[in-house]
Amino acid sequence: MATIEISRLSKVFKDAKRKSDVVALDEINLEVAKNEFVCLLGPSGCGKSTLLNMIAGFEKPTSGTVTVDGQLISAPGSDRGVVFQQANLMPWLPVWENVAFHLLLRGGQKRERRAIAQRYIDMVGLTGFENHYPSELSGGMNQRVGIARALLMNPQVILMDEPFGALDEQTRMDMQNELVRIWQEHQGTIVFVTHGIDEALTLGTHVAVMSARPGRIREIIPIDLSRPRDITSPQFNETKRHILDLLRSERATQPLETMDHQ
Ligand SMILES: Nc1ncnc2c1ncn2[C@@H]1O[C@H](COP(=O)(O)OP(=O)(O)OP(=O)(O)O)[C@@H](O)[C@H]1O
Repeated sequence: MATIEISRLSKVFKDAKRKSDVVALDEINLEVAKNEFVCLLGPSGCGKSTLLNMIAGFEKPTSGTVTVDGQLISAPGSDRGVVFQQANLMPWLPVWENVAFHLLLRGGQKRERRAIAQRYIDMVGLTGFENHYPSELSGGMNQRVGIARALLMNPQVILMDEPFGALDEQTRMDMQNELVRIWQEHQGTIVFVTHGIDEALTLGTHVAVMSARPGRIREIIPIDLSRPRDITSPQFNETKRHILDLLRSERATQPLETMDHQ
């Protein structure tokens, strides 16, 4: 059974102020199997974040369903860890307490929380920074804290919305390598939203290319390139060309549109 099953999922945002509706997603079908790393790629505004938010349970579908391990999703849950572009850390808490934040909410003992947090701090390469505060860390390190916090819940699925979008190029590449290492060592199912074709091709077992709004899945491309991925290889660039063609044809044929209120 697929870990994530998305069936005929549509989302229409009502815009009462402008008396128009925005069709963000239109009858999306997507299956993500256990341990797959699926990158959602598509033009700006095509509904990537909306789709991710519905898997997370932050948004409700207008029609259609999302299930994770057979359970219908209608709200956020600890089976799904979410990482955003900004780590959204608590500035008054040191690294280890940010990582262990969910355990605090559950009422765990301090010594136990500290020991569990350490495992995930080590996992994301922040050993030695346990007692630093977020303001004392770089953007990439803060994102590592956010990833450790999501991993600590041991979720079935990790949902990532452009988590490296605000980082400089070198840090982004380091973080991509780190994420692949963590995913390979610890397994897990990841859905990762990105604008970057190189990023999608560097990370994913599959790239789901979405059409311009209203968002649909245009093509799901399995990426059978060996790791670490060589972004200069002919095979990498052949797949990149194919994706570029898909995205270019989207821009040429699909104007941004809204639907008038009935
Ligand atoms: N809460 C909301 N209310 C109204 N419209 C919304 C809301 N959230 C998203 N939209 C609209 O839905 C469409 C899809 O937005 P979404 O953020 O999912 O796209 P995206 O592909 O993630 O965009 P980007 O790549 O630019 O971040 C956009 O037209 C957006 O304006």
